[in-house]
Amino acid sequence: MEIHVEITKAIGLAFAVIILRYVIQTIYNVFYGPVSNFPGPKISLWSSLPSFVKAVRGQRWRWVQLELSPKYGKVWRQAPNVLFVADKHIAKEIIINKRRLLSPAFSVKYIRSLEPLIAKCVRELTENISSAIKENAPNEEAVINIYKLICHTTLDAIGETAFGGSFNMIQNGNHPLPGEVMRETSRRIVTQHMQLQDGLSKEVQMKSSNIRHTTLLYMRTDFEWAHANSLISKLHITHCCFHKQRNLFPILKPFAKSNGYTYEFSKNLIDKRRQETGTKRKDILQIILDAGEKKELSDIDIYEQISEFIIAGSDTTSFSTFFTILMLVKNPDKLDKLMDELDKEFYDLPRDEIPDHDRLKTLPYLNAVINEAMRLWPITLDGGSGRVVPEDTIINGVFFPKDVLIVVNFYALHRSSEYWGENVDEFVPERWFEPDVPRDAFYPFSAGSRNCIGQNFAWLEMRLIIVSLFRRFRFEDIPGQDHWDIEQYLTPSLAKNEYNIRASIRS
Ligand code: HEM
Repeated sequence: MEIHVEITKAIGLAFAVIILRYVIQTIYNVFYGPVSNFPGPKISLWSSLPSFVKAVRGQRWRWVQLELSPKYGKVWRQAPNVLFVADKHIAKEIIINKRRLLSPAFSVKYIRSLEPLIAKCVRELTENISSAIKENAPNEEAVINIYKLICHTTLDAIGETAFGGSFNMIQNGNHPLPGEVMRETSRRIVTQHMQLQDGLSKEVQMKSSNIRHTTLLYMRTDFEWAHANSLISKLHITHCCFHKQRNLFPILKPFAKSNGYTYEFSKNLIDKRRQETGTKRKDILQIILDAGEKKELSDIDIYEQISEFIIAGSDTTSFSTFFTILMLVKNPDKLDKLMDELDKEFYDLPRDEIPDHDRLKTLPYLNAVINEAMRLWPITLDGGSGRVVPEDTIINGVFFPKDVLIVVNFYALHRSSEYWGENVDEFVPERWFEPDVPRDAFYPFSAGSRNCIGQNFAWLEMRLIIVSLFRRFRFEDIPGQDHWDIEQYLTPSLAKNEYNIRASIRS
């Protein structure tokens, strides 16, 4: 009995100490915290809970971009150790400062060899729309969910190039793998935020702000634990705190569940490819396997790389492609200009044929259209990942205390009227022909050592999709749909997974 009393007292004391420490830390943060001198919501002085809660719901971007950023300006406090900046001089200094194992797989030269694989997926997309129109006869048009079709095409393209074969999303409408991988993204965001903003330790914060994959060990279980050390050193994964944390916060257990499907799928794929004899398929999977042999990557390293492509390479490309199409159908005068350019360039090519990417790269209006869509709708709607300043630093007259996480707010930079002029919120591809277009306030793929390694791949895919669609079909917007209903976990997506447009064959 007495032992019980003693244990209860000890637990009570431990709780009291934790609460006291929290209160003291909070009071310190409010008055003397490193970011207390910056503007921002009051609660951000002592808690990152609002940011965390909104991130878990996929709505952080809305809160950041539509409420806080317009209110607090170019540099503001988002959490006790997080600053958001939308100043082009600071942005440059922060993000442009090791290329990874896979960089060669994404060189322009190599990406060109993937063109036939991606073109195959684009052809399936156009055939699918064409069939929908035919099935709707005698009407000469059909209403299609363009958003979903584009998402399926980009997933199929990742399947073709990184997973040894298309997921056949366009044909069948589903495949278990992308769904499983996507489900993990919401688990990742939970842990990422805990790590970055609730400050487990300085070491974790410092490392996690400079790398991705921080949540790997948390997301999955014993298998990874066994491989933890090799992963930490090879892929720069922070450390294993999430195993401990999962016990501390049992409420987060549902987020940690993983049925192992994605790993099993990839493992079989890798084994099968390794056993193949003769000429191997030329794709990203093979490049990773070859690189793995040279650098002694384990199967789980390889698995992690290819599944990253589903997350990093499909929703991102589909979001940007969808918004390019949407901006065009909502601005028919710009669409006409693009059609003109395409018709002149490809007057001798049948409309159902996909042009060579080399020719698409040189089309000025096409490229301006895509840039302009990515300016208005960057995929890092909620700011993306940040960088920690290791020392007290002054940039463009602003003092940044050391160890604070600085997030470059690309959305706010891209929509700053100071840099882009009064028509900043309008879709104006022509601005890309102005000599003073502020390219230093434009970072659709981020910049510096942590920028997007897939940007050549993405450009190729976006150009092929957009050109093939607009050469073959006439699209019309169906007003009354809300394209602002966006969720962002790691990457953004339309919450309803739907945006319909009217499609007919061009005469
Ligand atoms: C239009 C499409 C795309 C856009 C706008 C885009 C944008 C970005 C951005 C902004 C980042 C940096 C994220 C951050 O700092 O938080 C990034 C990273 C990354 N992207 Fe993309 N991306 C696109 C397509 C792709 C594709 C198609 C792939 C692969 C096939 C890919 C692979 C990656 C990878 C692996 C990283 C992490 C790089 C690293 O950590 O070193 N991306 N992307």
